Amino acid sequence: MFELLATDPSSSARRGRLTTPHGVIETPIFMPVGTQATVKAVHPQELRSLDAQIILGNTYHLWVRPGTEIIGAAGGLHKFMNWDRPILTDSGGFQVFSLAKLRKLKEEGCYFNNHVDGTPMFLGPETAMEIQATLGSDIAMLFDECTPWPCKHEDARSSMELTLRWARRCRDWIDKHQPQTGGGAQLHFGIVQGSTFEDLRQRCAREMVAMGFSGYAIGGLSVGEPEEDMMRIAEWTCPLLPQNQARYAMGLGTPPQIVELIARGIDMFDCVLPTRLARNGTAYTHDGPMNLRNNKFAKDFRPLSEDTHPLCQGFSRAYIRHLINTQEVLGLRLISLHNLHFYLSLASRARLAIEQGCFAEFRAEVVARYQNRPE
Ligand SMILES: CNc1nc2cc3nc[nH]c(=O)c3cc2[nH]1
Repeated sequence: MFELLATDPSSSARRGRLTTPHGVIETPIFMPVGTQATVKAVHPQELRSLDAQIILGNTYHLWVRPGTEIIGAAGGLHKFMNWDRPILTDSGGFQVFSLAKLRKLKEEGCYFNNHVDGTPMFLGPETAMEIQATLGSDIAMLFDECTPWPCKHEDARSSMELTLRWARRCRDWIDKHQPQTGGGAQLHFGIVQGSTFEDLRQRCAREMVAMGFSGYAIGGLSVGEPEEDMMRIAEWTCPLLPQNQARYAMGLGTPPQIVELIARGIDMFDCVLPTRLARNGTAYTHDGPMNLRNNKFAKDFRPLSEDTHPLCQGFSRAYIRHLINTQEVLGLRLISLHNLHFYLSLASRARLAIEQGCFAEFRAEVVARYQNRPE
Protein backbone atom coordinates (compact mmCIF):
# COMPACT_ATOMS: atom_id res chain seq x y z
CA MET A 1 0.00 0.00 0.00
CA PHE A 2 1.32 3.47 -0.94
CA GLU A 3 0.49 6.57 1.09
CA LEU A 4 0.90 10.00 -0.48
CA LEU A 5 2.25 12.16 2.38
CA ALA A 6 3.02 15.46 0.67
CA THR A 7 3.13 17.07 -2.76
CA ASP A 8 5.34 19.89 -3.97
CA PRO A 9 3.63 23.14 -5.12
CA SER A 10 6.38 23.87 -7.68
CA SER A 11 6.39 20.48 -9.48
CA SER A 12 4.88 16.99 -9.58
CA ALA A 13 7.32 15.78 -6.90
CA ARG A 14 5.72 13.65 -4.16
CA ARG A 15 6.70 12.43 -0.71
CA GLY A 16 5.29 8.98 -0.08
CA ARG A 17 5.48 5.78 1.93
CA LEU A 18 5.28 2.28 0.45
CA THR A 19 4.48 -0.60 2.81
CA THR A 20 5.86 -3.99 1.80
CA PRO A 21 6.06 -7.41 3.53
CA HIS A 22 9.64 -6.73 4.77
CA GLY A 23 9.18 -3.12 5.73
CA VAL A 24 8.26 0.42 4.88
CA ILE A 25 9.98 2.38 2.11
CA GLU A 26 10.12 6.20 2.27
CA THR A 27 9.89 7.75 -1.21
CA PRO A 28 11.49 9.23 -3.27
CA ILE A 29 13.91 6.33 -2.87
CA PHE A 30 17.09 5.04 -4.52
CA MET A 31 17.48 1.24 -4.69
CA PRO A 32 21.06 -0.14 -4.74
CA VAL A 33 21.41 -2.91 -7.32
CA GLY A 34 22.22 -6.36 -5.94
CA THR A 35 22.13 -8.33 -9.21
CA GLN A 36 23.50 -11.68 -8.00
CA ALA A 37 22.18 -11.54 -4.41
CA THR A 38 24.80 -9.03 -3.31
CA VAL A 39 25.39 -5.31 -3.73
CA LYS A 40 28.92 -5.81 -5.01
CA ALA A 41 31.60 -5.50 -2.29
CA VAL A 42 29.13 -4.17 0.30
CA HIS A 43 28.09 -6.02 3.48
CA PRO A 44 24.36 -5.98 4.40
CA GLN A 45 25.20 -4.22 7.69
CA GLU A 46 27.02 -1.52 5.72
CA LEU A 47 23.90 -1.18 3.53
CA ARG A 48 21.83 -0.66 6.70
CA SER A 49 24.34 1.92 7.96
CA LEU A 50 23.90 3.69 4.59
CA ASP A 51 20.15 3.64 5.31
CA ALA A 52 19.43 1.53 2.21
CA GLN A 53 15.75 0.70 2.63
CA ILE A 54 15.32 -1.60 -0.37
CA ILE A 55 17.67 -3.29 -2.85
CA LEU A 56 17.23 -4.81 -6.29
CA GLY A 57 17.74 -8.43 -7.31
CA ASN A 58 17.69 -9.85 -10.84
CA THR A 59 15.40 -12.76 -11.66
CA TYR A 60 17.38 -13.77 -14.76
CA HIS A 61 20.77 -13.90 -13.02
CA LEU A 62 19.50 -15.68 -9.89
CA TRP A 63 17.51 -18.18 -11.96
CA VAL A 64 20.60 -19.01 -14.05
CA ARG A 65 22.87 -19.04 -10.97
CA PRO A 66 22.48 -20.41 -8.31
CA GLY A 67 18.95 -21.37 -9.48
CA THR A 68 15.56 -21.27 -7.81
CA GLU A 69 15.97 -24.77 -6.36
CA ILE A 70 18.82 -23.59 -4.11
CA ILE A 71 17.27 -20.21 -3.22
CA GLY A 72 13.93 -21.92 -2.60
CA ALA A 73 15.62 -24.46 -0.31
CA ALA A 74 17.22 -21.56 1.58
CA GLY A 75 13.75 -20.19 2.30
CA GLY A 76 13.88 -17.42 -0.28
CA LEU A 77 16.23 -14.63 -1.33
CA HIS A 78 16.10 -12.66 1.97
CA LYS A 79 17.34 -15.66 4.00
CA PHE A 80 19.80 -16.72 1.29
CA MET A 81 21.56 -13.32 1.27
CA ASN A 82 20.99 -12.40 4.91
CA TRP A 83 19.02 -9.23 4.06
CA ASP A 84 15.83 -8.67 6.04
CA ARG A 85 14.67 -5.42 4.43
CA PRO A 86 12.63 -5.12 1.20
CA ILE A 87 13.83 -6.48 -2.14
CA LEU A 88 12.49 -5.64 -5.60
CA THR A 89 13.20 -8.14 -8.39
CA ASP A 90 13.23 -7.29 -12.07
CA SER A 91 11.38 -9.94 -14.14
CA GLY A 92 14.26 -10.99 -16.40
CA GLY A 93 13.09 -9.91 -19.85
CA PHE A 94 15.51 -7.01 -20.01
CA GLN A 95 18.45 -9.20 -18.96
CA VAL A 96 17.56 -11.89 -21.52
CA PHE A 97 17.85 -9.25 -24.22
CA SER A 98 20.96 -7.63 -22.83
CA LEU A 99 22.87 -10.78 -21.89
CA ALA A 100 21.58 -14.07 -23.32
CA LYS A 101 22.62 -15.56 -26.64
CA LEU A 102 20.57 -16.83 -29.59
CA ARG A 103 17.38 -15.25 -28.35
CA LYS A 104 14.05 -16.04 -30.05
CA LEU A 105 11.08 -13.91 -29.05
CA LYS A 106 7.74 -15.69 -29.43
CA GLU A 107 4.21 -14.94 -28.26
CA GLU A 108 4.64 -17.37 -25.39
CA GLY A 109 7.94 -15.85 -24.20
CA CYS A 110 11.70 -15.84 -24.90
CA TYR A 111 13.79 -18.86 -25.90
CA PHE A 112 17.53 -18.33 -25.39
CA ASN A 113 20.88 -19.86 -24.42
CA ASN A 114 21.97 -18.50 -21.06
CA HIS A 115 25.11 -16.33 -20.92
CA VAL A 116 26.96 -18.61 -18.48
CA ASP A 117 27.13 -22.05 -20.15
CA GLY A 118 24.79 -21.70 -23.11
CA THR A 119 22.09 -23.98 -21.68
CA PRO A 120 18.87 -23.50 -23.69
CA MET A 121 16.19 -21.89 -21.50
CA PHE A 122 12.70 -20.39 -21.77
CA LEU A 123 11.34 -17.39 -19.88
CA GLY A 124 7.73 -16.24 -20.21
CA PRO A 125 5.21 -14.35 -18.08
CA GLU A 126 4.12 -17.32 -15.96
CA THR A 127 7.72 -18.55 -15.48
CA ALA A 128 8.83 -15.07 -14.39
CA MET A 129 5.98 -14.92 -11.86
CA GLU A 130 6.83 -18.41 -10.51
CA ILE A 131 10.54 -17.58 -10.14
CA GLN A 132 9.82 -14.32 -8.29
CA ALA A 133 7.32 -16.10 -6.01
CA THR A 134 10.09 -18.58 -5.10
CA LEU A 135 12.59 -15.74 -4.58
CA GLY A 136 10.02 -14.16 -2.26
CA SER A 137 10.85 -10.58 -3.25
CA ASP A 138 8.61 -7.89 -1.78
CA ILE A 139 8.00 -6.31 -5.18
CA ALA A 140 7.93 -8.44 -8.35
CA MET A 141 8.03 -6.82 -11.78
CA LEU A 142 5.72 -8.06 -14.53
CA PHE A 143 7.31 -9.79 -17.50
CA ASP A 144 7.60 -7.29 -20.33
CA GLU A 145 9.49 -6.55 -23.51
CA CYS A 146 11.82 -3.58 -23.15
CA THR A 147 11.34 -1.97 -26.57
CA PRO A 148 14.73 -1.25 -28.15
CA TRP A 149 15.57 2.36 -29.00
CA PRO A 150 15.30 3.79 -31.60
CA CYS A 151 12.36 2.14 -33.30
CA LYS A 152 9.52 2.97 -35.68
CA HIS A 153 6.02 3.66 -34.34
CA GLU A 154 4.64 0.40 -35.75
CA ASP A 155 7.38 -1.64 -34.06
CA ALA A 156 6.91 0.22 -30.77
CA ARG A 157 3.16 -0.44 -31.02
CA SER A 158 3.52 -4.21 -31.59
CA SER A 159 6.13 -4.43 -28.81
CA MET A 160 3.89 -2.48 -26.43
CA GLU A 161 0.90 -4.67 -27.33
CA LEU A 162 2.96 -7.79 -26.59
CA THR A 163 3.85 -6.32 -23.17
CA LEU A 164 0.13 -5.75 -22.53
CA ARG A 165 -0.75 -9.35 -23.51
CA TRP A 166 2.04 -10.60 -21.24
CA ALA A 167 0.77 -8.33 -18.45
CA ARG A 168 -2.69 -9.91 -18.83
CA ARG A 169 -1.11 -13.38 -18.47
CA CYS A 170 0.76 -12.21 -15.36
CA ARG A 171 -2.48 -10.82 -13.97
CA ASP A 172 -4.24 -14.16 -14.54
CA TRP A 173 -1.30 -16.05 -12.94
CA ILE A 174 -1.38 -13.76 -9.87
CA ASP A 175 -5.17 -14.08 -9.50
CA LYS A 176 -4.84 -17.86 -9.66
CA HIS A 177 -1.72 -18.42 -7.52
CA GLN A 178 -1.44 -15.37 -5.23
CA PRO A 179 -5.03 -14.18 -4.69
CA GLN A 180 -4.37 -12.90 -1.15
CA THR A 181 -3.59 -9.17 -0.83
CA GLY A 182 -2.20 -7.02 2.01
CA GLY A 183 0.02 -8.26 4.87
CA GLY A 184 2.74 -10.57 3.60
CA ALA A 185 1.49 -10.70 0.01
CA GLN A 186 4.08 -10.02 -2.70
CA LEU A 187 3.40 -6.77 -4.58
CA HIS A 188 3.41 -6.71 -8.39
CA PHE A 189 4.33 -3.67 -10.49
CA GLY A 190 3.22 -3.24 -14.09
CA ILE A 191 5.74 -1.84 -16.58
CA VAL A 192 4.61 0.78 -19.10
CA GLN A 193 6.20 0.63 -22.56
CA GLY A 194 5.57 2.60 -25.76
CA SER A 195 9.05 3.88 -26.59
CA THR A 196 9.18 7.59 -27.48
CA PHE A 197 5.59 7.83 -28.74
CA GLU A 198 3.04 9.73 -26.63
CA ASP A 199 -0.01 7.88 -27.96
CA LEU A 200 1.54 4.48 -27.23
CA ARG A 201 2.78 5.48 -23.76
CA GLN A 202 -0.67 6.80 -22.82
CA ARG A 203 -2.51 3.77 -24.20
CA CYS A 204 -0.16 1.39 -22.41
CA ALA A 205 -0.48 3.30 -19.12
CA ARG A 206 -4.30 3.26 -19.31
CA GLU A 207 -4.55 -0.45 -20.15
CA MET A 208 -1.92 -1.42 -17.54
CA VAL A 209 -3.71 0.56 -14.82
CA ALA A 210 -7.02 -1.02 -15.84
CA MET A 211 -5.57 -4.45 -14.97
CA GLY A 212 -4.89 -3.17 -11.45
CA PHE A 213 -1.36 -3.63 -10.05
CA SER A 214 0.27 -2.42 -6.81
CA GLY A 215 2.51 0.10 -8.55
CA TYR A 216 3.79 1.00 -12.00
CA ALA A 217 7.20 1.31 -13.63
CA ILE A 218 8.12 3.29 -16.69
CA GLY A 219 10.13 0.85 -18.81
CA GLY A 220 12.01 1.30 -22.04
CA LEU A 221 14.11 4.08 -20.57
CA SER A 222 17.89 4.34 -20.13
CA VAL A 223 18.32 2.39 -23.36
CA GLY A 224 20.18 5.11 -25.24
CA GLU A 225 17.31 7.57 -25.78
CA PRO A 226 18.09 11.30 -25.53
CA GLU A 227 17.53 12.82 -22.09
CA GLU A 228 14.78 15.10 -23.40
CA ASP A 229 12.84 12.03 -24.58
CA MET A 230 13.34 10.43 -21.17
CA MET A 231 11.88 13.49 -19.45
CA ARG A 232 8.99 13.84 -21.93
CA ILE A 233 8.06 10.15 -21.51
CA ALA A 234 7.83 10.69 -17.72
CA GLU A 235 5.66 13.78 -18.30
CA TRP A 236 3.29 11.84 -20.59
CA THR A 237 3.05 8.77 -18.39
CA CYS A 238 2.95 9.84 -14.72
CA PRO A 239 -0.33 11.79 -14.94
CA LEU A 240 -2.06 8.59 -16.15
CA LEU A 241 -0.77 6.53 -13.20
CA PRO A 242 -2.76 6.48 -9.94
CA GLN A 243 -1.77 9.30 -7.54
CA ASN A 244 -1.97 6.81 -4.65
CA GLN A 245 0.43 4.25 -6.09
CA ALA A 246 4.21 4.24 -6.52
CA ARG A 247 5.95 5.04 -9.80
CA TYR A 248 9.34 3.54 -10.65
CA ALA A 249 11.74 4.65 -13.41
CA MET A 250 13.79 1.55 -14.28
CA GLY A 251 17.55 1.81 -14.71
CA LEU A 252 17.85 5.55 -13.99
CA GLY A 253 19.85 7.70 -13.66
CA THR A 254 22.54 10.33 -13.10
CA PRO A 255 21.99 12.59 -10.04
CA PRO A 256 20.45 15.46 -12.07
CA GLN A 257 18.26 13.01 -14.02
CA ILE A 258 16.95 11.52 -10.77
CA VAL A 259 16.06 14.97 -9.41
CA GLU A 260 14.38 15.98 -12.69
CA LEU A 261 12.38 12.71 -12.73
CA ILE A 262 11.31 13.22 -9.10
CA ALA A 263 10.05 16.64 -10.23
CA ARG A 264 7.93 14.83 -12.87
CA GLY A 265 6.33 12.46 -10.36
CA ILE A 266 8.67 9.46 -10.13
CA ASP A 267 9.09 7.87 -6.68
CA MET A 268 11.58 4.99 -7.13
CA PHE A 269 14.91 4.56 -8.91
CA ASP A 270 17.50 1.86 -9.47
CA CYS A 271 20.82 2.41 -11.20
CA VAL A 272 24.08 0.46 -11.44
CA LEU A 273 26.17 3.62 -11.96
CA PRO A 274 27.17 4.17 -8.28
CA THR A 275 28.59 0.64 -7.93
CA ARG A 276 29.67 0.08 -11.55
CA LEU A 277 31.61 3.35 -11.86
CA ALA A 278 33.22 2.66 -8.48
CA ARG A 279 34.95 -0.29 -10.13
CA ASN A 280 36.79 2.03 -12.51
CA GLY A 281 37.67 4.54 -9.79
CA THR A 282 34.95 7.15 -10.33
CA ALA A 283 33.53 8.83 -7.22
CA TYR A 284 30.42 11.01 -7.27
CA THR A 285 30.59 14.55 -5.88
CA HIS A 286 28.08 17.41 -5.86
CA ASP A 287 30.14 19.01 -8.64
CA GLY A 288 30.16 15.93 -10.87
CA PRO A 289 32.02 12.61 -11.19
CA MET A 290 35.70 12.53 -10.12
CA ASN A 291 37.94 9.82 -11.62
CA LEU A 292 40.47 9.05 -8.94
CA ARG A 293 42.79 7.20 -11.31
CA ASN A 294 43.71 10.64 -12.69
CA ASN A 295 47.35 11.57 -11.99
CA LYS A 296 46.30 14.93 -10.60
CA PHE A 297 45.17 13.10 -7.44
CA ALA A 298 48.60 11.43 -6.93
CA LYS A 299 49.51 13.87 -4.11
CA ASP A 300 46.03 15.12 -3.29
CA PHE A 301 45.78 14.31 0.44
CA ARG A 302 42.38 15.93 0.88
CA PRO A 303 39.57 13.60 1.95
CA LEU A 304 37.62 11.83 -0.80
CA SER A 305 34.81 14.30 -0.16
CA GLU A 306 33.56 16.51 2.68
CA ASP A 307 30.21 14.73 2.32
CA THR A 308 30.88 11.02 2.63
CA HIS A 309 29.97 7.97 4.70
CA PRO A 310 31.75 7.52 8.08
CA LEU A 311 33.33 4.32 6.73
CA CYS A 312 35.03 6.41 4.01
CA GLN A 313 36.36 9.14 6.33
CA GLY A 314 40.12 9.29 6.97
CA PHE A 315 41.15 8.14 3.49
CA SER A 316 42.74 10.64 1.09
CA ARG A 317 42.23 10.85 -2.66
CA ALA A 318 45.90 9.94 -3.14
CA TYR A 319 45.49 6.79 -1.08
CA ILE A 320 42.31 5.69 -2.84
CA ARG A 321 43.95 6.43 -6.22
CA HIS A 322 46.80 4.08 -5.16
CA LEU A 323 44.30 1.36 -4.18
CA ILE A 324 42.45 1.61 -7.50
CA ASN A 325 45.67 1.65 -9.55
CA THR A 326 46.85 -1.52 -7.78
CA GLN A 327 43.41 -3.20 -8.03
CA GLU A 328 43.25 -3.40 -4.22
CA VAL A 329 39.75 -4.53 -3.15
CA LEU A 330 39.58 -1.82 -0.46
CA GLY A 331 39.62 0.83 -3.19
CA LEU A 332 36.54 -0.69 -4.84
CA ARG A 333 34.82 -0.96 -1.47
CA LEU A 334 35.53 2.62 -0.36
CA ILE A 335 34.29 4.16 -3.61
CA SER A 336 31.23 1.88 -3.72
CA LEU A 337 30.31 2.88 -0.16
CA HIS A 338 30.89 6.54 -0.98
CA ASN A 339 28.84 6.44 -4.20
CA LEU A 340 25.96 4.59 -2.56
CA HIS A 341 26.03 7.17 0.23
CA PHE A 342 25.89 9.90 -2.44
CA TYR A 343 22.85 8.43 -4.20
CA LEU A 344 21.00 7.43 -1.02
CA SER A 345 21.54 10.82 0.60
CA LEU A 346 20.44 12.54 -2.63
CA ALA A 347 17.09 10.73 -2.27
CA SER A 348 16.84 11.50 1.44
CA ARG A 349 17.59 15.19 0.78
CA ALA A 350 14.85 15.17 -1.88
CA ARG A 351 12.38 13.69 0.65
CA LEU A 352 13.26 16.39 3.19
CA ALA A 353 13.02 19.16 0.59
CA ILE A 354 9.52 18.05 -0.44
CA GLU A 355 8.46 17.84 3.23
CA GLN A 356 9.84 21.33 3.92
CA GLY A 357 8.38 22.90 0.77
CA CYS A 358 11.81 23.81 -0.67
CA PHE A 359 12.08 21.20 -3.43
CA ALA A 360 12.38 23.89 -6.14
CA GLU A 361 15.52 25.29 -4.49
CA PHE A 362 16.93 21.78 -3.92
CA ARG A 363 16.28 20.88 -7.59
CA ALA A 364 17.89 24.08 -8.89
CA GLU A 365 20.97 23.62 -6.68
CA VAL A 366 21.61 19.97 -7.61
CA VAL A 367 21.20 20.56 -11.36
CA ALA A 368 23.21 23.80 -11.44
CA ARG A 369 26.11 22.44 -9.42
CA TYR A 370 26.52 19.02 -11.07
CA GLN A 371 28.70 19.03 -14.16
CA ASN A 372 28.60 15.86 -16.19
CA ARG A 373 32.30 16.10 -17.04
CA PRO A 374 34.59 14.08 -14.74
CA GLU A 375 36.68 16.44 -12.56
C1 LIG B 1 19.99 0.26 -17.28
N1 LIG B 1 18.82 0.64 -17.99
C2 LIG B 1 17.67 -0.08 -17.90
N2 LIG B 1 17.48 -1.13 -17.07
C3 LIG B 1 16.21 -1.58 -17.34
C4 LIG B 1 15.48 -2.66 -16.86
C5 LIG B 1 14.19 -2.91 -17.37
N3 LIG B 1 13.47 -3.99 -16.91
C6 LIG B 1 12.27 -4.26 -17.43
N4 LIG B 1 11.71 -3.47 -18.41
C7 LIG B 1 12.34 -2.39 -18.90
O1 LIG B 1 11.81 -1.72 -19.80
C8 LIG B 1 13.65 -2.07 -18.38
C9 LIG B 1 14.38 -0.97 -18.87
C10 LIG B 1 15.66 -0.74 -18.35
N5 LIG B 1 16.60 0.20 -18.65
